[in-house]
Amino acid sequence: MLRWLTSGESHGPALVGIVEGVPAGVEVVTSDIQDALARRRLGYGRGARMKFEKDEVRILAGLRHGVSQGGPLAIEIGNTEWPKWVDVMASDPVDPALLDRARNAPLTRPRPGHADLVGMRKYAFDDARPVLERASARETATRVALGTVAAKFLEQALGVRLVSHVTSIGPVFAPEDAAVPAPDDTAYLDADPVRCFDKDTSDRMVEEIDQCHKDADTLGGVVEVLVYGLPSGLGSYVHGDRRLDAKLAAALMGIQAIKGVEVGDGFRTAARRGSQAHDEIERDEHGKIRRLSNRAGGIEGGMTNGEIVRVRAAMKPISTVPRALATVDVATGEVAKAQHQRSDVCAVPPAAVVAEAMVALTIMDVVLEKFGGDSVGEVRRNAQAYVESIPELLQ
Ligand SMILES: Cc1cc2nc3c(=O)[nH]c(=O)nc-3n(C[C@H](O)[C@H](O)[C@H](O)COP(=O)(O)O)c2cc1C
Ligand SMILES: C=C(O[C@@H]1CC(C(=O)O)=C[C@@H](OP(=O)(O)O)[C@H]1O)C(=O)O
Repeated sequence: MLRWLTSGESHGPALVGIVEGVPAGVEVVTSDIQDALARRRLGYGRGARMKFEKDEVRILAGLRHGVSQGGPLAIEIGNTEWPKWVDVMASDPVDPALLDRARNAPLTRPRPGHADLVGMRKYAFDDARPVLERASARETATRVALGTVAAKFLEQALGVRLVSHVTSIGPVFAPEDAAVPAPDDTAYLDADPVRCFDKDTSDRMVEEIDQCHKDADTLGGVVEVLVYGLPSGLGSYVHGDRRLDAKLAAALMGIQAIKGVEVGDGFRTAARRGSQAHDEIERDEHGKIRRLSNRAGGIEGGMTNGEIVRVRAAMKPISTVPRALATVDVATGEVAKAQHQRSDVCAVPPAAVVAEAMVALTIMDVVLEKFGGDSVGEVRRNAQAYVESIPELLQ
């Protein structure tokens, strides 16, 4: 079983992630995590903070000489914004005279769409500061760090690789028949301003972000993650909470601002007739079973079916809208405009990288559930033995 937790505030000294259940023998080094975090910072439409803040990675535990040892991995990501927030976000009590008045001013004009209002009610705060500090998607840096460990494990144990891309931003959609990226296309996608695999769509997405920026507004969109090389039989149909599609949906919905998840053709399949919805089975020239299509997105009965796993997540537009939305000042009861200092116009490209990390962690969990193993070698042997044990006519 894989367990993981993140801790940390958006403007605190650091974020910390812990992952437990990683077998011994996974090769991963600090620069792998730094590279993944750099990919999460990419994307046209992100706000000022992405330009000046750096992710300072320190692996605190679980690795020795670049190899996992079987114990929990602890990864720290330092916030270089911290010096500005030392007093406002101090863990210990601070002399009020030392506090920067402006920076520490209570935030009482909750933003529609963010966690501010309900967080204040729920945790009994008269200031939205503590709510937004933890609700912020700054936390997704930790998920990407932990997801890097999962992706390394999957590649080294099973040759499984992932890729993520953006299929729509606001009203701009990649064509339904656009080419689908493979893991080797990751460098291309990292270089594209909006992580889109279709050049013409990418250009139109950039125009849409520019226009939205001019209009002092924000955008959402849809990301897709593809997992290549999975054996069939991960996850299970025997109970709802063991279904891989359910686990993937929960993992993706757990990302800030994700409001919908689609497995394979998802909602589009609901509009089709059965004859056009499923993936017919045939034998290839070597006598092996293959599918004529992959509308199911590689999952049937809550289990991988041996095809490419394909999941999408829909992100709502950023809730800190520059053309601030109507709210109420909860300190005075007066009608007000929602608090706004700075924000991303569009964070769909980084959300794709975060989704990739969440899918990697989820797939690692079901791989360990099926194959067990305390070392990478043991997982690999168990997986091979399982694949070889499948009767020829079922292969
Ligand atoms: C990568 C990423 C970056 C984000 N950047 C911002 C931002 O700059 N400003 C903002 O208001 N929301 C941003 N969000 C969205 C908020 O975190 C999100 O709307 C908030 O947590 C409430 O979402 P929820 O209703 O899904 O919980 C971002 C989300 C992600 C995934
Ligand atoms: C810092 C990150 O994202 C932040 C996520 C976020 C939010 O409300 O979710 C709001 C913004 O922070 P701030 O309000 O301080 O400008 C983003 O920059 C990051 O992704 O590393």
